[in-house]
Amino acid sequence: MWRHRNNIVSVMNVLDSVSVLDKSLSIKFEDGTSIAYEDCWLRDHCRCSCCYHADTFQRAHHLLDIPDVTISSVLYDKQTLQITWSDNHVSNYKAQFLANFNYEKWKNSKKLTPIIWRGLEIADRVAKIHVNKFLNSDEGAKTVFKSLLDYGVALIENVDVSVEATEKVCNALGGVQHTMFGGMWRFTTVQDHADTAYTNLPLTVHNDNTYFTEAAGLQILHCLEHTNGTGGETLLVDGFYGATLLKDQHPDDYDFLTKFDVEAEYMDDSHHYKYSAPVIRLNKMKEIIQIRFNVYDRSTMAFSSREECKTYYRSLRNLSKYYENPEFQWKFKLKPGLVMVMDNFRVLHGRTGFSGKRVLCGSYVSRSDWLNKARTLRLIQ
Ligand SMILES: C[N+](C)(C)CCCC[C@H](N)C(=O)O
Ligand SMILES: O=C(O)CCC(=O)C(=O)O
Repeated sequence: MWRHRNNIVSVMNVLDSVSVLDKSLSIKFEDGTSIAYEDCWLRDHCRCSCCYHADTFQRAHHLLDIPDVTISSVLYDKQTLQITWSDNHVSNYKAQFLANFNYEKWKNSKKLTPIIWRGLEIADRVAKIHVNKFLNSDEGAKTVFKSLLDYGVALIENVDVSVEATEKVCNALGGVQHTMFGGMWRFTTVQDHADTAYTNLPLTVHNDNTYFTEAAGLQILHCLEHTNGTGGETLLVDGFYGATLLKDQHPDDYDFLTKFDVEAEYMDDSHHYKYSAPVIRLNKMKEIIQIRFNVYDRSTMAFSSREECKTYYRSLRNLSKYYENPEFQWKFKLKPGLVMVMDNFRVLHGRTGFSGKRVLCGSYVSRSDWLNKARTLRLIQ
């Protein structure tokens, strides 16, 4: 038993009893939970210096080297368990370690819990934080990454109006991800790449990189200048919200978009990226984990039947109607000094058409890299 500062008593994961069973062992903890462990799992998780490189958190043995042994005897107290194996090897385990492997607790510890949002309501909920607090304090970093985990959007203010200052923010978010567009981009209406982003045309809301095997995790945009013109407003919509509405109101279309591989591509004179994947990606618990929606970058596809072709168009159009609904979109103007960060696996972004000189900079950050940051801040496991 141990006490928090505010005197709340918490029960540490404390061993109550241990039973050796056939090729397994069962532990009952004082909080009432019981967990069964297979012998091979226990031996595979021996943390002695022969079995485990503590300095690299890596096992020392191959899977094929886990011996086919049985438990000869056990010794335990409230905090530790010692196993002597039939080959006389001795393994020690801490209760706190073993208690993590109750399956439901372990499975739920991985869950992300996005908060669905609709249109302008998000404006008052996303993090808006001074760049110095974001860069120089754990509290500031946690605020930004929690906003990204909850809503898929965060705003960082008072950033010097330069590519260099924006790059510092991108690196603090996980690191600049390089693609055929480069690392840190600075783009205007000069057609540096074969993409309408490099024009003044309106761009309906979309996810980037549907043609990559893995889309960028974050997209970061900083408007450095917009002079002698109008328009160029940013549009954001919660891709999870639209998908949820489609599931409720057009379940067959939802089902189709979670299974059918939509092909997308990017082409220019020296690149041809192509990838096929469902627009709505689910995990094994049937939870939405990614939206890959981009009306512009779709490849020309053949279909197995007229029915499949008609379903493709009907389901994409029905999903798009949610994303195009102004009530579900957050529309705002990016101004110099304000850096917008969004989760490209979830939030669709776009812009209204514009006139004048408009200069944006920013970068992508891979999902692995930004979730790594969130994990080291202990916001996720
Ligand atoms: C690199 N920068 C963000 C400026 C433009 C990227 C264009 C992305 C492409 N239309 C897509 O949706 O993937
Ligand atoms: O110009 C903008 O505001 C956004 C451009 C865009 O959608 C993109 O670069 O993916």
